[in-house]
Amino acid sequence: MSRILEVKNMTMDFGGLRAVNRVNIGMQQGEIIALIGPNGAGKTTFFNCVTGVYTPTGGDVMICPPQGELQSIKGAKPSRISAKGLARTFQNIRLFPNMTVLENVMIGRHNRLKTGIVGAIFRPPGTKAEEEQVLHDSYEILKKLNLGQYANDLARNLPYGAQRRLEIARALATEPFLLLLDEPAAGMNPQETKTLESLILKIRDTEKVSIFLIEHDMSLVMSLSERIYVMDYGKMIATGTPEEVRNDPAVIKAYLGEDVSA
Ligand SMILES: Nc1ncnc2c1ncn2[C@@H]1O[C@H](COP(=O)(O)OP(=O)(O)OP(=O)(O)O)[C@@H](O)[C@H]1O
Repeated sequence: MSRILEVKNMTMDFGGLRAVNRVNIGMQQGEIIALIGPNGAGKTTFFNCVTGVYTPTGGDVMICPPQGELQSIKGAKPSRISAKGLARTFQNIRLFPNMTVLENVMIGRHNRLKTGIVGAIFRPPGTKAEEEQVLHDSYEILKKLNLGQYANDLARNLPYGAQRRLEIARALATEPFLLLLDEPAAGMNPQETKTLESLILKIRDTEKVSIFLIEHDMSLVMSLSERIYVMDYGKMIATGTPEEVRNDPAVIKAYLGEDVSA
């Protein structure tokens, strides 16, 4: 297995608040890992620093795409990072509600197009073929996420769990090697969470995409993750297998707010 992500001593300060404090996280190709921690621990800020929403105030973010070379992406724009093969979803659903389900995925696919704005206006011969390919690929992605029957519905009319799956479909349309999911099960009912769980496994196994998730649903985290990182107040307080993390006194203390190991 090869290393695809290496975050070294990442620090993020907001004025006097250190939201992420010298965090180190590494990831191998094909892994499913999770970042957990109480509210305000710094998890989303960490994702924002990896995906270019913020430039970390300290440390570095290195990636090594499966067919690429080791490189730093610290300070790169989100669109550039996405083009390099890192895709993400957000804690709050960010779909285009008045566009169809298929159009939402086509937008995700857009950054794989060779034709730029000039092509879109003057429509040289290759443009039409490329557009048809985008349409075809987007529909295939929808089918993989069990969303084919909704293709022509407006995104806002989808059931909640399907909207969350659509966010994942749009992220997958960019052909990532690493997918970062920020609380994908938030607001889902148990049945939707179960569907999500098998979907995440399917994406990893059939699409060969590595998965990094932030999640509060502990049963989902424990059953999916090969390794878990635990943050509290910006610091990494534990790392290990689900079994190791579950029994770690520092983790129990962070969640319960008291020292149960005493
Ligand atoms: N843009 C910002 N400006 C100032 N402070 C921020 C900013 N973004 C996050 N913070 C602060 O950084 C800390 C970490 O927040 P973050 O959202 O990363 O936590 P989290 O672990 O994702 O929490 P949750 O599980 O509730 O989503 C919090 O104290 C938060 O208020």
